Amino acid sequence: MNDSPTTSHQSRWAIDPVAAARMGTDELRQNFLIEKLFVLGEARFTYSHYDRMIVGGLVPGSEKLQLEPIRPTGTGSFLERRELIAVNIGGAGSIVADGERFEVGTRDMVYLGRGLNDVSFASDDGSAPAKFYILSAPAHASYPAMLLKIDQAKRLDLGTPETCNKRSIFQFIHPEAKVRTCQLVVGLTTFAPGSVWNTMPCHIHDRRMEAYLYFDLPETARVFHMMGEPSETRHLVVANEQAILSPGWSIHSGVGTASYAFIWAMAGDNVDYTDIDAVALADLR
Ligand SMILES: O=C[C@H](O)[C@@H](O)CC(=O)C(=O)O
Ligand SMILES: [Zn+2]
Repeated sequence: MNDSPTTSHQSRWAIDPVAAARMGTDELRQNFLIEKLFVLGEARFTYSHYDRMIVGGLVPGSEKLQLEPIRPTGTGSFLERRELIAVNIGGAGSIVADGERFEVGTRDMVYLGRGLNDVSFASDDGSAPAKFYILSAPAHASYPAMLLKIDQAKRLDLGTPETCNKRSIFQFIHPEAKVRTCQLVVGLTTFAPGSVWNTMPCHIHDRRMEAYLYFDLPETARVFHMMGEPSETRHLVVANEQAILSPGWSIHSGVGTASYAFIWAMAGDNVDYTDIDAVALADLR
């Protein structure tokens, strides 16, 4: 649905695990996969009813793009009652929020707190546009806007080459970080050469939903993303720059046919990254 000439949204309802288990491929994809986020000159949002997380893509061309409200929030401005994190997966760009300017390089992110009103996104070079991946959740407090560079993130090295899951998790929001958020916990995961499995062994966390954006994957390659309750798994075949929605009851793990990176983001009842329920491989069905 169009909210303005450059802004549009779609809604995704919350699905329970019994209904999801009965779905075929197309229905699973319609509910849990977001196929097209990044379109030049457009802001495209998906309003999810899991924790009311909004997932979107915003690609400014030669002209800047304004952050405009979408119908499902019922508010006069996008951030009236929400917070937002924008991660740049494209060329260099900038964000101006109520007069404060942030230069946003590739893989940098910007936190924007509740109540900011006039927010615009721009690309330094319209022929190598910035691609802002947007995550937004309802917020109960207003925290300061901040630029978060990848080298300021907390790095967690996990996995081994033998199990093809050697990877680095960059946590942008963590207890010692300067940035404060109400609900959002966001980070980026990259792989050692030859490693292709993310989040395996896997986990669930019913108090927080999660969204993944797979990117830096060759156009012909795919990620097989695992979802479903641990006792009832399904998969989604995901292409470059597509996102998935993971309900609290679902595992979220993937294996690539080539190398890739991904951005993970959570919203829900707490911001404790370590509050997860590990799933034993022997319990997966
Ligand atoms: O709850 C945390 C998230 O699922 C991700 O941080 C997992 C991840 O990046 C990985 O293991 O590769
Ligand atoms: Zn998780």
